[in-house]
Amino acid sequence: MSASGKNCSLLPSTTMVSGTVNHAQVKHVLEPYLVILSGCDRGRQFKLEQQSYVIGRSDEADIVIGDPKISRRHCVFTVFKDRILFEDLQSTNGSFLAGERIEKHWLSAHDRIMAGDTVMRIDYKCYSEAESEQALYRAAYTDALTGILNRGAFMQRAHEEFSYCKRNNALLSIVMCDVDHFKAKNDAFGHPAGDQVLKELSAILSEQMRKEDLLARYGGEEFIMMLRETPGDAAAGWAERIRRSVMHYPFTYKGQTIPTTISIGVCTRRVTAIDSLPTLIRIADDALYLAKQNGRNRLEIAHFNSASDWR
Ligand SMILES: Nc1nc2c(ncn2[C@@H]2O[C@H](COP(=O)(O)OP(=O)(O)OP(=O)(O)O)[C@@H](O)[C@H]2O)c(=O)[nH]1
Repeated sequence: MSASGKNCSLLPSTTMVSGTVNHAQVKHVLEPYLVILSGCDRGRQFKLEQQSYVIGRSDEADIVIGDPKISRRHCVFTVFKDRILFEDLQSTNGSFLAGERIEKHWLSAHDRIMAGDTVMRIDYKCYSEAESEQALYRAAYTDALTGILNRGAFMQRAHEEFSYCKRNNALLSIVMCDVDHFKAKNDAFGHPAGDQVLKELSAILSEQMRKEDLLARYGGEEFIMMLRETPGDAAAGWAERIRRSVMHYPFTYKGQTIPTTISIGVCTRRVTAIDSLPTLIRIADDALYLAKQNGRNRLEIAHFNSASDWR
């Protein structure tokens, strides 16, 4: 399809985009946001500040969507002064507008693009409106202390990924980690110091993750990670690097150093028709339990009978 609708502006007529505005007006300037309306990333929104944004499910994309039916680099939104051009990047499953597959299209105000199971739209909104929506999103899907995904949001996204791996007989790794003797740290340094350790630990984990992987706070001082299409050896090597980084990281609270280590359980599995996500998580959790039993500050890997199951 050609880039139709070329002359139609996305901006409502009341929008102030140019000229001098005073401070109060700035708050009401409408700016473009990409809003995810359905799919596993439902409720997320991204302010479009650059000139173009590649959407996809890999690290190569500017905006990573967890939907397994989206290609690694699926489509691109190019932002012009008052309108936006959509282009599909020869994605495997295509992009659709009102049920029709599209290649390139100037977006109109209410156009909804469907890619995989994800429906998205460009909305113009002012900062305060976007902020209050973001606050609702954060309350529903993220952990208040660390800002990473909460357990419910993780399970929702992980189920999507798991179904994809099952259909494609693909490799999936679950890594679970837990702070060692955390109760003793709370007792020795105080609860706020313990909170600080959890915040810094989640930041260390986040930094080490690829954009397409998942990280969540699974329980009090327990974190869970899902690594896509990662062979067992690579997942174990990655987890070991994390363990060492944590061991050497100078956790401090109000000038006091809080020596911190973690134990880790890793389970990598080529997902087959008979597997379930709770089973993989249980196996990773059992490996974590073993790491605790075997002395803590260590990694245990769940092994399967056949090497082809985890390589
Ligand atoms: N500061 C802080 N502590 C928390 C939070 N959530 C859970 N905890 C504490 O984490 C501690 C976990 O203690 P345990 O389950 O006994 O485990 P542990 O002391 O880490 O011992 P091992 O896991 O066996 O090494 C409990 O004392 C909880 O109160 C939190 O958000 N902040």
